[in-house]
Amino acid sequence: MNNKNLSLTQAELQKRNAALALEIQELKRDALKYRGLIESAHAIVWSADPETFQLTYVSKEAETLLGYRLASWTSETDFWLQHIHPDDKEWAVSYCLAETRAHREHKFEYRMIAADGRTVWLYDVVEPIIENGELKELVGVMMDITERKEAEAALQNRTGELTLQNSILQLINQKMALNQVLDSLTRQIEALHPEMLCSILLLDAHNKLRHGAAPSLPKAYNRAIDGLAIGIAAGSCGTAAFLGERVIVADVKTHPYWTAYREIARKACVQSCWSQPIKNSTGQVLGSFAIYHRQPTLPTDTEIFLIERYADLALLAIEHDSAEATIRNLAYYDPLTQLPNRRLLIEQLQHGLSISQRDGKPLALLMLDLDYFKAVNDSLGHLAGDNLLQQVAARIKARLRTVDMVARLGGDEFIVLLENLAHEEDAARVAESLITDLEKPFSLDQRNDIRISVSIGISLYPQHANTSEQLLVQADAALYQAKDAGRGNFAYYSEAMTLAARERIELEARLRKVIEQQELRVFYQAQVAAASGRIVGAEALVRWQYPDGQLIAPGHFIPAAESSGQIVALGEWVLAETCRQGRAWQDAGLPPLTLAVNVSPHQFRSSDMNALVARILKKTGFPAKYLELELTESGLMDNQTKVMGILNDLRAQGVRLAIDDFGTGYSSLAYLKRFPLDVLKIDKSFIDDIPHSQYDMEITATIIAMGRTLGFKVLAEGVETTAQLTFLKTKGCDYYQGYLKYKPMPSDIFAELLRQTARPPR
Ligand SMILES: Nc1nc2c(ncn2[C@@H]2O[C@@H]3COP(=O)(O)O[C@H]4[C@@H](O)[C@H](n5cnc6c(=O)[nH]c(N)nc65)O[C@@H]4COP(=O)(O)O[C@H]3[C@H]2O)c(=O)[nH]1
Repeated sequence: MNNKNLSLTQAELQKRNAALALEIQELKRDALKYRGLIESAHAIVWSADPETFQLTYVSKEAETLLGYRLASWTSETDFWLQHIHPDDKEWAVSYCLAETRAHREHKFEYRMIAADGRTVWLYDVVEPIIENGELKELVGVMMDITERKEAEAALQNRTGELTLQNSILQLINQKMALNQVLDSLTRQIEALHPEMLCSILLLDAHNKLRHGAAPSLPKAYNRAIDGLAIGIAAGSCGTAAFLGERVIVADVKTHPYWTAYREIARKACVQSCWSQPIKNSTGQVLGSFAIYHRQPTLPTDTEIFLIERYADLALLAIEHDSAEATIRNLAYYDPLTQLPNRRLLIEQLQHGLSISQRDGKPLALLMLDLDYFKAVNDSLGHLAGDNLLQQVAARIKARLRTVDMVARLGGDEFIVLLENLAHEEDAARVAESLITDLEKPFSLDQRNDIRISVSIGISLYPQHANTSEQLLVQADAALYQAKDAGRGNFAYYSEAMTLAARERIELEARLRKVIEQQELRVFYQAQVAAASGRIVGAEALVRWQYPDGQLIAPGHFIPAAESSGQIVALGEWVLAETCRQGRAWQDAGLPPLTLAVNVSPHQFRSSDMNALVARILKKTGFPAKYLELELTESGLMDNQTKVMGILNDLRAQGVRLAIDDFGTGYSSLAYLKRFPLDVLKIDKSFIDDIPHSQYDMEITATIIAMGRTLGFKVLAEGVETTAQLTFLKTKGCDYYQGYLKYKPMPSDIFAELLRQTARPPR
């Protein structure tokens, strides 16, 4: 290159430098302009290291938006990472990393925690700066979108609230049970607001709060609150229901309303409770709606608004339910007595008939008609008449079991439905006691001597009718028969049954006095050793001696004593009398012998046999080893573990135990082996047809062989012929009892027999 060219180039250079200087000046002006723009924008402009995300620059808006000093953003290590909301951190970082590595521009929304603890939603647009294919820097802009996000959430909540409201209204419309509606309401609220635990309590007629729904509170807490009496300082709900005003307790640990409930709240891990009374349009409190939190918390205005709305929804469900109940009540109950009406009776009767059919147990319909009711109505007026009907209803109800139903058909006509009867004559027993109860005076209009009586007609399923209509017709017909027989009476639809029931009731009434009137006797039937023919014991058999001297066999009164429960007293008397007699015979020098006493299953179950026997033995001085208790198979089969305990206790006293009527019941070798028995008594029915029935002979021989193998003595009952005795002897039977040798006899005659045949005991 020559000099000319060089100087040209220099001139050119100078020119270019001047132009460059101008350009730089221009650029500086631009930079200042842009920086001004950046700094004044309502967004955070930033740049950062693409590997570490360490910020290298942030615009001034950062300080305004999040409250941290501007310098902290760039000087503190990992500032951005440190201040992302913990729930967003993981996904935000990995998303940003992946996009950056792919050299892609990306945009995302996440939350940062501001210096004052607020949550700030940001929209971040990130641009990777690439030079020569290499990632140099990240630049971006963050915009505050908190307001938009809150508006979105509110919209979402409003939609949720509307859905909730609709679903509850639907459940109410579908006549869903109240507890299910309330349960659904609380669960849906909790789904919308996961931080809340809801509870609904219902106020009962005694001003106590009852559990309604609280699916997320611990069961123990709900149990402790159930039945809470309302009042001041009865927790938030008890107080709110008492005052009829909302009660907000931000911290149950310190609030005076919670002093008595702090411990249960602590155990349930709840710390705040806001409670809104559920009130109807007249201001009556029906319950409370409460929101619990696990931390001490005060409600926002929105939350207060929500609590009121939710309490209103609960109110709607409760009122709807009680309206339904009123309708049900009007349709099925008699408004005067609150007893079921004809409609409910027929429904229940039909249901009862199907159960009776299935279980094979009789069902009885009692139709009651008050005698002289019209006279009371006419003379004392309708109000007094109504009052009388209410008292009659209460007396009938008080007499019945809870499973029985009493209905009012109208006027002075009532129906009692007895299901699942053990015996058909039980209906007469109930009728008789209703007649007695209703004959007692009533007080009306300050007069306490109003007397009426009642007549009762009884029809039975399946004996008299198969359908509810027929049963009602037959009970009505029976009622007329009862009235014909004189008021204050009952009658079955069939006359024979009425007679039998009346006899039975009369018998029971007389039985009640039999002990006190000293009409019981004990007869003794000798028990004989088969091989030697010696008397070794006697069975005590009760007799009822009427005042005219007539003797009644136990078969005529033991069943009535059993079903009326009097067997317990009767059995106790026989046991005491037998032991007294046994001791007296021993004192008189007669040879001691075993006395066997029958124990009915009912007596065995309902009295403390062991204590009773001990008491009687002690009182009479009769040695235990001479007492034998005869138990029936059925008595032993019930509740075998308990029976085993009783038998062992009796055995421990030294008493002997026999199983009566062996072979007639459900005998099982397993229990025979386990029970501590001494004697097997073969039932008379097996002996009767010996030697004609091969089958009975085989059974008898088998029982004898089995008894001996198991180590029991075997006694045959009802031996009437020598052929029977011969057979028993050849088979090795130990003892027998029967008319062949001795019938049951009064004690004095039996004592005489003993004197004559005096021999040592077995
Ligand atoms: N035809 C005939 N009969 C014979 C013969 N040998 C004995 N008998 C009768 O058979 C019954 C035997 O008593 P059981 O099986 O315990 O049967 C007894 C027992 O189950 C019950 N019983 C009697 N006394 C009492 C008692 O004090 N308490 C309880 N719970 N039940 C008793 O009444 C049932 C009947 O007692 P009884 O009428 O005294 O009838 C007695 C007795 O008189 C015979 O060779 N031929």
